[in-house]
Amino acid sequence: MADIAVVGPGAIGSVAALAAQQTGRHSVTLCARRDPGALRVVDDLTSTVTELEAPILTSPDQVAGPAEWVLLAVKAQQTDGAAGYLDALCKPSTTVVALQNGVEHIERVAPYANDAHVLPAIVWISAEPTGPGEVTIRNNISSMIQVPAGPDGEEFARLLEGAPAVQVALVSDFTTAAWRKLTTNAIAGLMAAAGKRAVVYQRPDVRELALALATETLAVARAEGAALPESEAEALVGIFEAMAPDIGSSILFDRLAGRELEWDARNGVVRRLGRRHGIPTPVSDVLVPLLAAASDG
Ligand SMILES: NC(=O)C1=CN([C@@H]2O[C@H](COP(=O)(O)OP(=O)(O)OC[C@H]3O[C@@H](n4cnc5c(N)ncnc54)[C@H](OP(=O)(O)O)[C@@H]3O)[C@@H](O)[C@H]2O)C=CC1
Ligand SMILES: CC(C)(CO)C(=O)C(=O)O
Repeated sequence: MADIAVVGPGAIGSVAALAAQQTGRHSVTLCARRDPGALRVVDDLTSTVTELEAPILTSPDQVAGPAEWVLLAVKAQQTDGAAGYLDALCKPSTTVVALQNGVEHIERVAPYANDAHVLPAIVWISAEPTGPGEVTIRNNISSMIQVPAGPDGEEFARLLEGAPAVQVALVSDFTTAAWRKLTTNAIAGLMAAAGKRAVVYQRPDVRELALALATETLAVARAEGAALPESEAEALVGIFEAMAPDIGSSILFDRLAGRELEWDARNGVVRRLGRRHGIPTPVSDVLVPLLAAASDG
């Protein structure tokens, strides 16, 4: 039995809370910034609907004390907004699992975590907000969370062991795994730019653009120490080409809803780190300002 606080019970936070609930072993609290009322998770394969049973807090003032586990699932750019919750929930023995896209989890989260352990996580879950208080798991990928092999990762795997909603996998080369996922997220930035779901990758011109974007992202990845050959670009673009045309991405959902975009953690980072290494990133040089401008509201 562990105390788990889920900070940011949106798409991924709800699936993480569902997994914790499914184990039947833990005490779960949801930490939101507004009261979403009841929350439920729908599985699009089985049409199973599960209500989340955990209590929902709406302010850090309501936190009773530090938690053993914090599952942080706010968007990257919302991390500083969650500082109050992190301060109330974290002490040095807490583990904060950063369930966020990007490759900068520790730099982003550690400043708010009161010396807690920060476990970066790569989230391979396709979860879409499908109505007030409702999140649907799209089973176009099998739901997996990758964490670095080591004691914290092993404990996290034990925490969610047996939960059908999520499988936790330990990876020995986390840098490579994180950049592989980041490359898919960079490609998904094209959905947000076009305002269209995966159908957009059926266009030959967008496919070509996606390939160029993946290729420059992988060049930056290699400079950052990832073992990702240029040939991986075809395979990663292929994931999007093979998707059902109605599959989206979290950055597209925000774009369609007129919300701020997670552009810096997913696309801006390619341009920023490319510049640091002297690697040209011509596609990102155009895409990033457009996403940033769309994010301005
Ligand atoms: N959705 C997906 O399929 C995937 C997402 N990811 C990554 O997971 C992370 C989370 O994304 P996702 O779940 O889609 O995002 P959502 O926008 O669905 O969820 C974020 C949640 O955090 C809440 N929130 C924001 N600020 C605060 C705060 N200060 N205190 C408490 N709660 C707060 C939001 O509240 P409000 O409702 O008020 O905005 C929302 O409920 C991102 O890094 C994303 O890239 C990774 C893989 C797949
Ligand atoms: C589901 C996936 C992999 C698509 O890019 C994702 O990470 C997201 O939506 O943020």
